[in-house]
Amino acid sequence: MEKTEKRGMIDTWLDKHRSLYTAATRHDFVVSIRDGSVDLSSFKTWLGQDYLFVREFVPFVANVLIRAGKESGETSDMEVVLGGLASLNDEIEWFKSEGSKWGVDFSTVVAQKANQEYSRFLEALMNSEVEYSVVLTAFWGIEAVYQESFAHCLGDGNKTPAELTGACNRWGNDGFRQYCLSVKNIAERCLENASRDALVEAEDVLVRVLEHEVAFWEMSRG
Ligand SMILES: Cc1ncc(CO)c(N)n1
Repeated sequence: MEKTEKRGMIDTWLDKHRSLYTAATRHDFVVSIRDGSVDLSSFKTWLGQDYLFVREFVPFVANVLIRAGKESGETSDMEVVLGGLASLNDEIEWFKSEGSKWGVDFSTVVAQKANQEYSRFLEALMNSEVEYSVVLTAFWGIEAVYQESFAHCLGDGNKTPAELTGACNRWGNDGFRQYCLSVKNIAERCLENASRDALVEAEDVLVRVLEHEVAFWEMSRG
């Protein structure tokens, strides 16, 4: 077997920041969904905050889409991002129906500090001075944390409550996993041609995404 299989920058960075990555993808809240001990008020808090987050995430992804059309090397890149944007459209509808199922009125939910800070971080990444490879690294991280977290809740031996499997399936399904891999491949390709400065910035941005994700899960503690 060929032993020179190329590992990309992202895998290298994940190894380097493994404990932070684990903190983001195996948070107590996620583990409690998987083992069935989840506190439903925590789930409702997360639901309301994540609905607000997704509304801020849409313009960020739209910005990635515009840049994919201009700056990506391959025409299929734009289609991958467009697929992500399309699934956000479904996601917003899903949040609304979950909101009524759980009695969470989104019109009265106020973004908490961690959520506001995450939004501000996304806004800063939309600045055209931020290199596309850096933006894509962040985009991958944001999606991958949810994919890994919720796939964990569906893994062998899970005791995830039936009423929460919808949420877990949304991000834990195999289609979403494939989509994350596609985004990762695009990011890796762009990182191969990135400057040394851009690589330093991309690693930093990935770390900050992971920190924001941990802080986001922490809000569910109430
Ligand atoms: C906080 C957060 N991160 C990522 C996603 C999507 O991947 C989401 N819906 N919310």
